[in-house]
Amino acid sequence: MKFFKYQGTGNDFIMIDDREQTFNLSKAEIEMLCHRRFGVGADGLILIQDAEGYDFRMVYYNADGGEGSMCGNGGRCIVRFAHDLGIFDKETSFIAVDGKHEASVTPDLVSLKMSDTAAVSDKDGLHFYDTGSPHVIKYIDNLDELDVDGAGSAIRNSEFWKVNGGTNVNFVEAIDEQRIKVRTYERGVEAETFSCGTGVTACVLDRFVVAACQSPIAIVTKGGDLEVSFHVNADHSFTNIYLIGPAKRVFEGVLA
Ligand SMILES: N[C@H](CCC[C@H](N)C(=O)O)C(=O)O
Repeated sequence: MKFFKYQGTGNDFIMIDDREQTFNLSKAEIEMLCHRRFGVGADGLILIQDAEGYDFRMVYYNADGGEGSMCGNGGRCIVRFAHDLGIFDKETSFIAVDGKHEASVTPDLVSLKMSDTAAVSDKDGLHFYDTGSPHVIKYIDNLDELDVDGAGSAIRNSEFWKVNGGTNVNFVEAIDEQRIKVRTYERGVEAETFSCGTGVTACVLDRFVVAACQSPIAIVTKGGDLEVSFHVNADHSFTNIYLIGPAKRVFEGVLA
């Protein structure tokens, strides 16, 4: 089976053209392929499939082989993949687990419209957003020095989240009014990744909530820079959310 490897700000994915719907790997096999010693190595595996009424469908598996909720960076990567396959020219619309997405590309960037997001809620003492995937936010001084795997897994595996489906955990440090630094512990990878698209989106929305910061806001991640723009509604929900950043093909190969 042929595969491609894509990355968006260091969040990396095995990408498979499944428009013929022949993909039939088990959860354990997907986990092995994503393993950085036994497989290709990736934070997730993504299938592109045909979908009636859309340019394509995105099917996303986390590195543990389980089907995940929405992945923002994976969404940007599959848009680049669809463009590389010649499925669209400048603008596209596709369907993912959290509904319809629109996107556009330039040679360097992919702009992805994210799902509308409800107003902030409080979950176990932390600000929570569902931006397509569940995210909590914690502000940290000296973010570079934080043990993200330790601090993230403590929250992710807490009594509260054990019985509430789990969450991704974002650690945020404000650089100034319009810029933040973010590190994310990802559910399903069960470790820090270099960047998380739905995660940085949640962090940007929270900057509006806690500090009235205005759209757009730039994000520095371990894997590079992203930008999120948004609109706030009277009921404090968010619409017209766009995640913008690079997404690139790294290599292609054939699975043994
Ligand atoms: N890396 C992804 C998030 C994946 C969410 C996944 N870890 C889950 O909660 O199922 C992103 O760029 O948005």
